[in-house]
Amino acid sequence: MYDIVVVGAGTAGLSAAIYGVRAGKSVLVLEGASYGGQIINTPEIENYPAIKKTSGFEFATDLFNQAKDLGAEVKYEKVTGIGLEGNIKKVKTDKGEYDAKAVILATGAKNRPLGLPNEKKLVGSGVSYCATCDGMFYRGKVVAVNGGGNTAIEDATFLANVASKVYVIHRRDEFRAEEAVVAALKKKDNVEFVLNSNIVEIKEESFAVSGVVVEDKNTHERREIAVDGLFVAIGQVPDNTAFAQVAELDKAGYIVAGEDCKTMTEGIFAAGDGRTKEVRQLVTAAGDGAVAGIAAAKYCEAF
Ligand SMILES: Cc1cc2nc3c(=O)[nH]c(=O)nc-3n(C[C@H](O)[C@H](O)[C@H](O)COP(=O)(O)OP(=O)(O)OC[C@H]3O[C@@H](n4cnc5c(N)ncnc54)[C@H](O)[C@@H]3O)c2cc1C
Repeated sequence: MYDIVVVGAGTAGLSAAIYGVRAGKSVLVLEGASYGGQIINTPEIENYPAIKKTSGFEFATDLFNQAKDLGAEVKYEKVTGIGLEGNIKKVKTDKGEYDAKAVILATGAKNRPLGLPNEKKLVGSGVSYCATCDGMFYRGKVVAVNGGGNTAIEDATFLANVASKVYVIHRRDEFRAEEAVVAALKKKDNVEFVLNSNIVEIKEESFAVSGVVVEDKNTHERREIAVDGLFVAIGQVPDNTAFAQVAELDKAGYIVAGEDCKTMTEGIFAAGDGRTKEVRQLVTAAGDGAVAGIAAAKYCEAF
């Protein structure tokens, strides 16, 4: 039996593994895709404290090697569910089953894409899902933000301080975002609202975003807006349904857990983007990893 099984080898999971092994515990990390999580394909990271500039690949690889060198075991298996036998956790995967004293769910979340054909290809070349991460690369440029919730409106406000012009493109004529958040955006004089409109095409030139084509939902008229960047903020999609028996999920599918990373089941913790939280960033994922890793190790002592 392992002391701790970590689900997910992203920033939260690998940070949790580091804290678990350094507390003297046996740690198995199970990863369903490739190590590194969401950040692996990001060309530049500039907001992780003490690292001035790095790439997502370098960041994730260093973290992965650090966890492995300290003694964490990593297996590439997708976790499909967790059963309980007394206080033993039976972690089921697509390849087998592992017993653990404690489990840390660090499953992250994926940004909801628009689903346009060239969107994925243009990530890092004009398409972004994170204004706080990539906004600074658009200083003095023209950008569009797609969405109408708090994240989209806050992103647009953030970008209005950096970019020369921000188009806010939203499929409705009103916003889901809180009034105060919308009011703050409306004070900016370099913001133009394109409402009741859907983005139907991303234009590109020399492998970079050059514009978006929007369609008015009422008139079906289409027009092209020239932009250097498109920030898609139409929500995130967590995938935690496999854990609903052992961890409460909120309406959006995030695991309900506070800053102590505890779920409704003793000995099962949730860390990183996959849990209910305000700020989803590398530094908060790593912070969660530390909290969950230490808490899981303490739980093992009392097992
Ligand atoms: C394009 C982009 C750029 C970004 N840039 C920045 C930036 O510059 N700075 C910053 O601070 N943040 C940035 N972020 C946000 C940052 O990447 C996330 O906050 C962070 O990766 C969250 O880490 P995590 O470990 O919680 O989740 P993730 O990174 O999502 O990792 C979760 C891992 O769990 C695995 N997994 C999920 N379910 C299972 C399962 N059932 N079984 C096994 N494995 C499973 C996944 O495959 C994945 O590897 C960016 C995000 C994106 C998308």
